[in-house]
Amino acid sequence: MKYISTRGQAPELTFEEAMLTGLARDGGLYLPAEIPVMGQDEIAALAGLPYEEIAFRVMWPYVSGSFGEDEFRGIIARAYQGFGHAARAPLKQLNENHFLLELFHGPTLAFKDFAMQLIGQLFQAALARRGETVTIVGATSGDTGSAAIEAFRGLDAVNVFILFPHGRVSEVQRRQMTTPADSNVHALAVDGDFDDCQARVKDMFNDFAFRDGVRLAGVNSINFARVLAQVVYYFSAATSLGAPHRKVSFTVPTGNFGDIFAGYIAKRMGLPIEQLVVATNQNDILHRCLSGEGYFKGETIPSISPSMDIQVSSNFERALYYAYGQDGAAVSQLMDELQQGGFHVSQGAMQALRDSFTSGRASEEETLATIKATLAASGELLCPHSAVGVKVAEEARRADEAPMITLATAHPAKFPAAVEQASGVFPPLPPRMSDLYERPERVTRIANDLAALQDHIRRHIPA
Ligand SMILES: Cc1ncc(COP(=O)(O)O)c(C=O)c1O
Ligand SMILES: N[C@@H](CCOP(=O)(O)O)C(=O)O
Repeated sequence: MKYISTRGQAPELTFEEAMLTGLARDGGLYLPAEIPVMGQDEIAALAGLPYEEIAFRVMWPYVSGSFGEDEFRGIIARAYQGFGHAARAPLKQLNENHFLLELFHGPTLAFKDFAMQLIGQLFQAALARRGETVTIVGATSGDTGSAAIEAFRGLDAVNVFILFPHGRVSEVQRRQMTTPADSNVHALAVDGDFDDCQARVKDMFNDFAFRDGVRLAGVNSINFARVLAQVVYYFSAATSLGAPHRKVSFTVPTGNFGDIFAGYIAKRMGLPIEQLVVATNQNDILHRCLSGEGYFKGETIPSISPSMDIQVSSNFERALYYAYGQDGAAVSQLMDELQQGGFHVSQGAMQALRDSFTSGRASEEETLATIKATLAASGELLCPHSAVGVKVAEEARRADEAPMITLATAHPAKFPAAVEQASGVFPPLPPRMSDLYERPERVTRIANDLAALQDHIRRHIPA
C-alpha cells in the first residue's frame, strides 16, 4: 500500500514512512493511494469478535507492508490492554433508536486514546528497528495533548512537545498535560488559540531545515495512522447493531474533522453507513460550509466544549481531496485561498460533500440542556462534546430508519464545571487519577511565535 499527498507534489511513501513523516513535504496530508474494500461477508464476520481482532482485520491491509502479522497483533494487544472496559468501545442505548458509543475508557478519558495508544506502540517498534529518534510536536485543544503525553512519556527514542492554547483548556486537561514528570515530555502554554497552535506546528513542518534538524514527527490527525485507528470503532459499533445487513448512521462531535473522516473511510471500505452527521458547537465553520456558505475562517469563540473550539479543520483537506476528484492541484489552490481567509466550494465538490456528510450545530444553551435532559431520560452523564453530538443527532434522525450512533468522545469528569452547571452532578475522576489536583505542574508559557517555539524545542532536546 502506497500513501500519497492531498496536494499531489510529495513523494509516495509506505505506511511506516508516512506515519513517521507527519505532514507531507508539499504541505498536504497523506492518504492511502487506494482505500481497501471489505466484502459484505468479511464485515458480517466481525460481529461479536473481540475489539482487538476487529482492529486487526480492519487495519491490516493498510499496514501489512510495514509490520509483520504477529508483530501487529502484539502491538494492538498492548495498545488496548490498559482500557478500563472489556469491550473497549461499549455501546449504550439512549432511546429506542439512538445509541451512544462510549470512547472514553482509555487512560486519558477521551477517544484520542484509541489512536494514540496504538501509534505509541507503532512508533516504538518502527524507531527501534531503524535505530532512530524523533521529536514529536503536537497541537492540542486539550485531548490530543494529554493522550500523546500518556502514550509517549518515558520513551528514550521520542521527545514530545505539546502546544496548547493558554487558558482555553479545562483544568483536568491542563493538569493531564502538565503533571507527568517524565523528562521527555514538555507542555507549552501558547498565547493564542488552537488554530494558532496548529498553524505553528504546520509552519515547523514546512521549515525543512528545522524539520530535518530535529527529525520532526507529528501525532495530530495530520498523521493518517491516527485516522486509521479510529476507523475500527465504526466497524465494531455498526456490526454489533446488525451491519452489514442493516444500515446505521453516526453523529460525530467535530472539530479537526479527524474522527468523522475515519467514518468516511469506513464507509468507503464498504460499511453501510446511512448518514455521517458533523456536529459542531458555536465554532461552526464546518456546518456553515456544508450548508453552502463557503469555508471562511472566523474568530474562535471559547465554549464549554473547548476541544472543538477550532476554525481550521485540518482533515477537511482530506475530504476536499475526494470531493474534488482527487485533484491535488485544486486542493493546493483552496489551501492557498484559506491562507487569505477562506474559499467557496465548487458546485460539484459541494454535491460530493453533501452525498457523504450532513451537519448540525448546538449552541451553549442547547448543549447544557442536552446534558440535563439526557441524564434525566437515560441516566447517562454526557461530557459537553458528546452532548453537542446527541443534540444534533436527535435532529438528524429520520423517522423510518437506521439506528443512530452518537460518538461520546470524552468522559464527563474532564469537564466537571460545565457538567455540574448543566446537571447539578459533579462527575468524579476515576480513582487512579484522584490525586490529579495535588500533583505539581510543569509548564512553559510561550508566545505564539514560530522562532520562539523552535528555539525552545531546540534547547530542550538532548544533543
Ligand atoms: C472530546 C472531543 N470531542 C470531539 C473532538 C473533535 O474531534 P475531531 O477533531 O476529530 O473532529 C475532539 C478533538 O479532537 C475532542 O477532544
Ligand atoms: N480536539 C483536538 C484537536 C487536535 O486534533 P487532532 O485530532 O488533529 O489531534 C484536541 O483535543 O487536541
